[in-house]
Amino acid sequence: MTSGCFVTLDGPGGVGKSTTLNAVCESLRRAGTPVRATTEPSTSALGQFTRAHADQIKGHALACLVAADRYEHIRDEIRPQLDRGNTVVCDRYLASTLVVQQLDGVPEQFLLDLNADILLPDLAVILTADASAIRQRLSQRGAHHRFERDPDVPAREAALYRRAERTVLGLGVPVLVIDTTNTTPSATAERIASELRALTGNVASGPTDPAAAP
Ligand SMILES: Nc1ncnc2c1ncn2[C@@H]1O[C@H](COP(=O)(O)OP(=O)(O)O)[C@@H](O)[C@H]1O
Ligand SMILES: Cc1cn([C@H]2C[C@H](O)[C@@H](COP(=O)(O)OP(=O)(O)O)O2)c(=O)[nH]c1=O
Repeated sequence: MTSGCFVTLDGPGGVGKSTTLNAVCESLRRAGTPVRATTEPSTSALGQFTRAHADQIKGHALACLVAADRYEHIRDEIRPQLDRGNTVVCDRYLASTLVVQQLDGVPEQFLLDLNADILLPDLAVILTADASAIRQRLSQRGAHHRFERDPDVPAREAALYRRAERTVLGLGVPVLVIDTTNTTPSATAERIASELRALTGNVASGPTDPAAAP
């Protein structure tokens, strides 16, 4: 059985990652691709602890927690799903670490060292949007954590995502940056699905895993 494709979705808080992830999964399923949606921090005990305490635990300590959750997530969920032939789409991954943890004062090299043995994605998608669009989407949805409540974050976050794009590319990962300011989630999803088809040739006709049916 051919291994599935590993796709990650990153971008500023409120840009539309979760919404787009749902649209991507729908689009891939419609095309017959078995797909699993997942997220970081993960739904494991460690992931739930990380999410619950990310407002209180800061800097290097949060970076280590997020990385520990990632290694478990890869071992327990991502790799097994890929091995079953499922495409895995993950809401937040390495680029988020490079941005969020640097916002929190952790040097990039420390983050790269901490993540040196992770599974790299087949495609890393970074969603962007104009500052005003992000502000509007965030206020529509409501802030979820301290990084989304700090008014100084959006400008620094945007610059750090531009840097993360180069860093992830430097690791040999194909990076697709999509400006979502004037697009719908389904149009963004179609771009991602079509990039995946271009990368893999036949992602839409991968092996069928009944457990991954919608
Ligand atoms: N083009 C778009 N793409 C994705 N989300 C959008 C778009 N336009 C508006 N939104 C809205 O932005 C809000 C934030 O989306 P969400 O997926 O929760 O963001 P994130 O997961 O990046 O924090 C949601 O209310 C969503 O409906
Ligand atoms: C994936 C990831 C998350 N986090 C933190 C940021 C947030 O405090 C928390 C959850 O992020 P987020 O996905 O933005 O939450 P939500 O899905 O509720 O919008 O995890 C990191 O610090 N680094 C990371 O690499």
